[in-house]
Parts: sequence; structure tokens; C-alpha cells
Amino acid sequence: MSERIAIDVDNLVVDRGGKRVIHGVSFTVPAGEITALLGANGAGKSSTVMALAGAIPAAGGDIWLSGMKLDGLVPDRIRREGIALVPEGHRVLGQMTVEDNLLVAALDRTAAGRKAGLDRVFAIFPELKERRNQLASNLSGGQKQMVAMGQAFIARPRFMIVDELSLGLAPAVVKRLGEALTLAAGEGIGVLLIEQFANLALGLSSRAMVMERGRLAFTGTSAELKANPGILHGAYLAH
Ligand SMILES: Nc1ncnc2c1ncn2[C@@H]1O[C@H](COP(=O)(O)OP(=O)(O)OP(=O)(O)O)[C@@H](O)[C@H]1O
Repeated sequence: MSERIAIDVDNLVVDRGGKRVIHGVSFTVPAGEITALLGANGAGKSSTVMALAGAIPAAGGDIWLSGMKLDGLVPDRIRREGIALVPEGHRVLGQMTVEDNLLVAALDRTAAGRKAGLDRVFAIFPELKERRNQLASNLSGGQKQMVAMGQAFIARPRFMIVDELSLGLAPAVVKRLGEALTLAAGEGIGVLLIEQFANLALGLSSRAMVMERGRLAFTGTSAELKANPGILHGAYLAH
């Protein structure tokens, strides 16, 4: 029997600043698909994915990667197990070149692996190749997001978690970024996509979840959610 590849979150609880912000959520992120995580500001999306990546501790519940327990591991170990987080705000190391920004995310690969990784990122985002020797601080917001996504791609992850794909970016760039995620899913990478614009997310994803005040108000297919707009309206109005 082939191994079932998925992130399984079971009854996750997260506290921040002494306050419970995630109240026991359970969901699965399968390989080879894009799963959208939607919800109003403050609903708990970032807290959920930061806990998945080990950036903040879980106060309860379990996080599994294909049967291996992830909660309690340090972020670097979780990254090495194949979970790449693209954090909110397309942050880059501004005083380093585009190429070095990408290479720091591939330090544990061989020289040949790093070269192959760079070639792959440059094939997906040719504008980064043209700018490979420029300081990352000089890039546009969209190009910085490409670098942040490139750092995920170069690590050859099994899962990519993208916190706010489109925030502040022009539609043409967002389209390119979305295509890169579709490509990743087509290659078998599981993508968890947090996105403010529900239509954009549901256009890319096959599965969707709606979070409302630290709880999941919906999990199902994106088609189901599109067919029931009241669920989304309710979640955004409930805020
Ligand atoms: N560093 C923090 N310390 C304390 N509470 C926090 C912190 N960050 C977020 N929170 C609280 O946690 C709750 C969930 O916030 P979170 O950022 O996870 O939501 P979100 O759905 O990602 O929203 P946004 O889109 O605004 O980031 C909110 O009540 C928020 O005020």
C-alpha cells in the first residue's frame, strides 16, 4: 500500500498573549492539492499555520505529517521534514542579493541540488533570474513575494503553506503566483493557502475551510463553498 501523504491536524488549540485563539480545530491538508483557509481578519488563520510550522507552540492537540508527530518540533526541523512556510508580508533579506536569498533556503542541499533548485526557481519566475545579483530590498512587492515563494520551492518541500498570497500585490502578479501554486500542486506538493480574497482562493483550490473566531465553520470542497455563498458571508459578518 502506498504511503498516504498529508498533514493531519487533530484538535489543535493555540493560546496567544494568554488568550485562547484556536479552540480545537481538526483538518487534513492532502498532497497534490490546494486547500484554501478562509476567514475574516483575526479569525485565527495565521495562528493556525504558525502552529503548523512550529513558529508558535500548540497548547493542545496533535499535528501529524504522514504519521509523524510534528508538534513540539523546532521550526527548522519541521522545515527539514518538508513543510515550507511562506510567511505573511513577503519578507526578504533586503541586504542580500536575490540569488543569496534563495540559496539560504537550500543550505542543506548539495551544490548540485542548490544549482538545480536555483534553475527551477528561475524557470518559474524568470524575472528573478534577470535580477539575481540585485539587492532584494530593491525589488517590487510582487518580486519579493516571488523570492519568498522561491525560497519554499528551492527547499523541495512536500507541503507549502502560504500566508496571504495576494496582500497588497497587483492582479497580474497575483495571477503568476497562483499559477506557481497550481504547478506545485500538480507536482504533488500539498498547498495550504491563506487568502483574503475568497474568489481568488476558491479559483485555485480544490478544498476549502472557513475559520470563524478560532473554530472551523466549514470544511469541504471549494465547489461546495462556491455553491453556498451564505457560509462565507456569515463568517465574514460574524467577525
Ligand atoms: N502576537 C499576538 N499576541 C496576542 N494575540 C494575538 C497575536 N497575534 C494575533 N493575536 C490574536 O489572535 C487571534 C487570531 O489572529 P490571527 O492573526 O491568527 O488571525 P488571522 O485570521 O490570521 O487574521 P489576519 O488576517 O488579521 O492575520 C486574534 O484575536 C488576534 O488578535
